[in-house]
Amino acid sequence: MTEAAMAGAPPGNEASKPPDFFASLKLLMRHGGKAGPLLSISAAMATCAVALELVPVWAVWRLVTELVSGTATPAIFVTCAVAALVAVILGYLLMGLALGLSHVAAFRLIHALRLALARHLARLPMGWFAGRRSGGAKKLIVDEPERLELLVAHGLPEGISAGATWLAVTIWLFAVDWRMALASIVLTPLAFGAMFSAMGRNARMAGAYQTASERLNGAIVEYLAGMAVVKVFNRSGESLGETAGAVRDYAAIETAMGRAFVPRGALFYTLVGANICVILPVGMVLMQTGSLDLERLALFVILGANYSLPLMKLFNLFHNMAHISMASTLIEDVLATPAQPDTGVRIALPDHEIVFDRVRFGYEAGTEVIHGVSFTARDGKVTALVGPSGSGKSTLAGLIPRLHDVGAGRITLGGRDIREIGLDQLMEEIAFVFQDTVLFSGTIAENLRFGKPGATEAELQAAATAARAHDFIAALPEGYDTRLGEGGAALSGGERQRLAIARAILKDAPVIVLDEATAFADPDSEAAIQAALSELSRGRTLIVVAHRLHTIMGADRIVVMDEGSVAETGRHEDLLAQGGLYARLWADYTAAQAIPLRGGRTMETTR
Ligand SMILES: Nc1ncnc2c1ncn2[C@@H]1O[C@H](COP(=O)(O)OP(=O)(O)OP(=O)(O)O)[C@@H](O)[C@H]1O
Repeated sequence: MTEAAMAGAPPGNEASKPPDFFASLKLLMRHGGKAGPLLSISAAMATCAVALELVPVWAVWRLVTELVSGTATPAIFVTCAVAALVAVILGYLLMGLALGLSHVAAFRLIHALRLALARHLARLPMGWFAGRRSGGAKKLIVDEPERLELLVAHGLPEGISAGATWLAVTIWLFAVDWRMALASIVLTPLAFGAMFSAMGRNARMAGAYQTASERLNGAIVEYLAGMAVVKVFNRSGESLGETAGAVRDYAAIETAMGRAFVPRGALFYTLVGANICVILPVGMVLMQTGSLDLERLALFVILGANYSLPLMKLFNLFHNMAHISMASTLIEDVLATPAQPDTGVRIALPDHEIVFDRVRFGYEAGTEVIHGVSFTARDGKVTALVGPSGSGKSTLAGLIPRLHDVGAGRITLGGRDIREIGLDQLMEEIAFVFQDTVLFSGTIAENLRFGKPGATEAELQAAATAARAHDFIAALPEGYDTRLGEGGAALSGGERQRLAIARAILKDAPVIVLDEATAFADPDSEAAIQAALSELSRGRTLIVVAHRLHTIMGADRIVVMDEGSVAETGRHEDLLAQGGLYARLWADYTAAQAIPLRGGRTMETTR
C-alpha cells in the first residue's frame, strides 16, 4: 500500500508511481475465486487450438517433401487436406470455447472486484474521499476493473497457448537441426526486447496518463452536472479552463504514449514475422556446405517461418499492459487502505444521550475547525445547533455518525465512546438527514427502503404520511413505484427533503440528526416538515442544525457555535435575554425575514 493511499491523498498522487506489473496477478489470485479452474481449462483448450493451427503448416511441409522426393500420391494429398481441414475446424471450436470460458472467468473477477471495492469504499473514512472528484471514484469502480478483461479473457489463454506451443515447437526444431532452429528464433528475443522497451516507456508515463484520465473524468462529470450553470452563463466546454485543460492534457499524454509505443510495437510485429529473412540465407549456406538436406530446409522454411506468428496475438496485451497494471495497482492500493476502525461490538446502551466532550477536529492536518467543543444533547430532547455560516454546525453533526473521527476529545452515546460501538450498531442507532438530500436513481419505494430494507408497503406509507410526503407521492403517475432520475431530479427541493425525512422515520432510529432539513422547503411544505419533525422527534434524541431560527425556537437546548467553539447554550428565551451572539443572530434573522425590494415589495429569504 502506498503512503498516498494511507494518507487518503487524491488519486493523482497515487498514480504518479509506476505500475506494478504483477498487481493484476495478485488481484486474480486474491479475488479470482472460481476463476482459476476455468482459466486453466481455457488455457489448455487454447494451447490445443494453437497447436492445431500448426497442422496445416505441417500438411504443406509434408506435401512439399513428398513432391520433392517424388512420392506424392492423391491419397497423401487427400489425407493432408482432410487433416488440415479438421484441424482448422477443431482449432476454431476449441479457441471459441477457450475464449468463452476465459470471458466468464474475467467477468466473474470484475464482478468480484467491483463488489469488493464498493464494500471497502463504504468502510473507508470520509477523509479518504476528500479531494477526490466523483469522476475519479466512479472510474475506480467502473473502469479500472474493466481493464482486467483484456488480460484475463484474452491475455492469459492466448499468452499461455502461444507461449507453450512456441516452446514445444522450438524444442522440436532444435531436435531436428539446432543451427536452423537458432536461425528460426534469433529474431524473437529482439522482438521481445523492442516490446519490453515500449512497455517500459509506457509504464513510465502510466502515472501521468492515470492522473490525466482521472482529471478528465472528474472535469467531464462536473461539466455535465453543472450544465444548467453553463447554459445560463452562455459558456461552452472550451471556455471552462479546467475542462478544456483536462481534455488537452489527456490528448497530449495519449499522443506521447502512442509516439513512444508505435515504433517499438511495429518493430516487434515485424521481427516476430521475419524469421524467414534469417532462415533462408542460413539454410542456403548450410545446403551449399552439404550439411542440410532439402527436406529439412523445407521444414524450416514452412514451419520455422510461421510458428512464432501466434505470439503476435500478444501485441494488443503488451500494448495495454501498462494501463492494466496501473489499474490493478490502484485497485490493490485502495483495497489495502485501512478501513475506518470498527470494534464490531454491540453494546446495550442505557439511554441515547449524546455528549461532546472537549472535541477537537480538523478536515486537514494542521487546520483545526472545531476547538474543544463540549455540550450535552439530552436523551429524548431536541438540541439545536445554530451559528454563523462556517461556525462548524454541519461538522459537529457529521461527527456523530462518525462520518469523520474526532481529532481529540470524545463523543459518547449512552455513556459509551462512539468509537467503542460497532459501526453497524452505531448506524442503526442514528438516522441522518443531510443538508443536500441524496436520492438514488430507482423508485421512490426503493429510496425509502434505504432506511429499512425489509419495510412493508404499509410501513412505507405510514412513514411517508408522517413526513407529509404521501400525498405528493400518491399524486405521481406510478405512486411509490415512480422512478426518480439521477439524484431525484424530477422532484422539488421540498419534496426531496420530505422523502429524506420519511426515510429517516422509516429507519426508526433512537437518534436523529437533521442538517438544515427545511432549507429548501417552501413555506407550505416547511410547515408540513415541521409537523413531520415534531412527530419524528417524539421520544427520540434529536439534533437539528438550523439557520431558520424560528424552526428551533421550541428546542430544549440551543447550542450557539462561533468559529468552531461553543459561544453560548440555553433555551430561546434565555439566550435572547442574555443579549449575546444568539440575540444578534435572532435580530438579523427577523430583520432579514422581510427585505424590502424596489417598490416596497418584500422577499422571503432562506437564511
Ligand atoms: N469537507 C471539508 N473539507 C475541509 N474543510 C471543510 C469541509 N467542510 C467544512 N469545512 C470547513 O470547516 C468549517 C466549518 O464548516 P461547517 O460546514 O461545519 O460550518 P457550518 O456552520 O455548518 O456552515 P454553513 O452554515 O455555511 O453550512 C468551515 O471553515 C469550512 O470551510
